[in-house]
Amino acid sequence: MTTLLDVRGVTKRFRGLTAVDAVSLSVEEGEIFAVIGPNGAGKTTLFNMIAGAMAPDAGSITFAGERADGLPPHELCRRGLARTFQIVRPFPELTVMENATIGAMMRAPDMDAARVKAGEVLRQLDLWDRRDARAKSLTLPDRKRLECARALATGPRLLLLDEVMAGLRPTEVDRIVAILREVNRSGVTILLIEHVMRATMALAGRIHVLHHGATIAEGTPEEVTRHPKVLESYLGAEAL
Ligand SMILES: Nc1ncnc2c1ncn2[C@@H]1O[C@H](COP(=O)(O)OP(=O)(O)OP(=O)(O)O)[C@@H](O)[C@H]1O
Repeated sequence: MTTLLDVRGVTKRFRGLTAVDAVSLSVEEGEIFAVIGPNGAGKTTLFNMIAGAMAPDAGSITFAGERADGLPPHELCRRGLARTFQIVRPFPELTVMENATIGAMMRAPDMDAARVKAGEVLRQLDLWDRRDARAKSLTLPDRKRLECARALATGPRLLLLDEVMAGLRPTEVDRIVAILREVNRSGVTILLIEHVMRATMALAGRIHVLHHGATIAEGTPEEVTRHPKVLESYLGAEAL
């Protein structure tokens, strides 16, 4: 297997607080990899560094064999790394199709190609029937899938998903899990951070667990759910 993303000893401090403390992980091409941890564990901060929203204070990030830490999000997107946001933020007045087309324009050679790509991802994300609806009129599950569609429309090799299941009902979670499996099968590597354990267990081949900014475990879903430190850090917070 080829390593697509390599994070080595990455650290981020906010004044006195070490939000991410010398974290290392590798995501292999083709896998679904999850980062979990209780509130405040440092997941979003780690994600922000991988996605170029902030630079690490120490350590390195390599994407597709090239040094990537400190690069701006648009440059990472050009290289094939796209993300969704925890707070869903499509352009509210634009239609679903227009929102997806804007994502596609990041890498498509012209408008026609962007529209074709947008149509493709809307079908993939089960949003084709809603293509003429304004984004602001969508339900939360539809908006979550539009957020995925916008990121996917950029044609990424690595898709970073930031809590796309949050606030969804179990049937909607199952729907998005099935869609993401298909997206992965079509050749997109996925790195997700998620609180919805059922979905994480169902989707991820490997899980990396953070607690107070540091790694406490990594392994298959079965391995991490049996790990004593994971059980301890989640006690009282969330049943695995
Ligand atoms: N911009 C910032 N300035 C100061 N402190 C921050 C900043 N961003 C995050 N933190 C702190 O860093 C720590 C890690 O936060 P982070 O949001 O990365 O955790 P998380 O695991 O994503 O949490 P959640 O599951 O609640 O989203 C927290 O203590 C948080 O308060």
